Amino acid sequence: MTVALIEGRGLVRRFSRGLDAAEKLARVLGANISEETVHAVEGVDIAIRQGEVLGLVGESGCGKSTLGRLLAGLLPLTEGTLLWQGKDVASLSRSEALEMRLAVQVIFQDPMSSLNPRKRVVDLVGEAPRVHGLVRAGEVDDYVAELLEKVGLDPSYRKRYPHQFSGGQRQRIGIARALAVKPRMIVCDESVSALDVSIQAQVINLFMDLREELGLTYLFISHDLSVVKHISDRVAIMYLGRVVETAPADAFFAAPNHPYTAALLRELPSVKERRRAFTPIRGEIPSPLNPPSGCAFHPRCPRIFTPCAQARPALEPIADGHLSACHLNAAASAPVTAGGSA
Ligand SMILES: Nc1ncnc2c1ncn2[C@@H]1O[C@H](COP(=O)(O)OP(=O)(O)OP(=O)(O)O)[C@@H](O)[C@H]1O
Repeated sequence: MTVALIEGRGLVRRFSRGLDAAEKLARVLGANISEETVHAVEGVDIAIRQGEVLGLVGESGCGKSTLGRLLAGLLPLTEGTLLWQGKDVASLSRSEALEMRLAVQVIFQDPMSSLNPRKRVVDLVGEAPRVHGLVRAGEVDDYVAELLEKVGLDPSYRKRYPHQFSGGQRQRIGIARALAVKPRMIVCDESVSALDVSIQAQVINLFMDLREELGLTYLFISHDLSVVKHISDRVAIMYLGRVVETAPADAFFAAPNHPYTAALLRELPSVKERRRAFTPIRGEIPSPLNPPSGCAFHPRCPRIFTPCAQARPALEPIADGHLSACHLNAAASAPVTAGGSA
């Protein structure tokens, strides 16, 4: 079996939600209020092979970005183990850890928005490779020009400032910036969500061309299944901090298993079904401050039955490479007893 490029075992990330001013005052006045824990990622196992595109999908707040940041080493783990090419990241030497940090780059929704608006593109893109010795100071200008060309921008744009670009162009500069440190994997965190549909398609095509050319691996995070549908080799669905289903993309779209996945897919508009009524998933997303007992999806699940509120279903294989965390699978495979079906 080939070793995954990156693997997380039992990943957990919790945040403590501090008290707001009113709550602090209430506590001073004697109210029994303590800081609460946000269960952002709770026991996720995930492995991504070299060259693979894994689409990670789920509703807002389910923990996708937190998981992406954990994998990129941008956030420390609360619990669990992260392996880079089979080696525990906690045991990497300083230079290996830096190598990994550069090898896994994250591209956010608008990567340029957090950058110094007074710096020109040549500095924004060229700084990291120069600092890390990937390119000599005298070669930065040519290096950035080449990168801009690679991402479909005119090399002369390197003299410009961030505010002089459109959303799609800014995203391309963000991609050039990530590529500048020669990554092996890119975490795309809602990287195309803010773009118009036609620009989205162009940027997705660029990601896929770069995958071919550079052998890149992607974790493609999106709240929108239609975005990941055409580019993912495999899809993982998150719900309230956990992966509830993962499968090769073909199997996933042909035969989704988890009721949450089925509900997400029903929301997917398709050309044929444009006239069909929109069916949002019923109910509110529960708070990660206080996740429901048992299966976290049970309060919204149309197929709820006895065990769902009591026991958390494990993520179990249901077909080759296809795993799902739903009690219905165990019920369906339970032996039929003399008294009727189990
Ligand atoms: N630094 C933090 N401090 C406290 N809570 C946090 C922090 N970062 C994330 N969270 C909380 O963790 C949960 C998961 O957030 P996360 O951003 O990972 O979800 P997401 O699926 O990426 O959502 P979105 O698509 O809206 O970004 C949310 O409840 C969020 O408010």
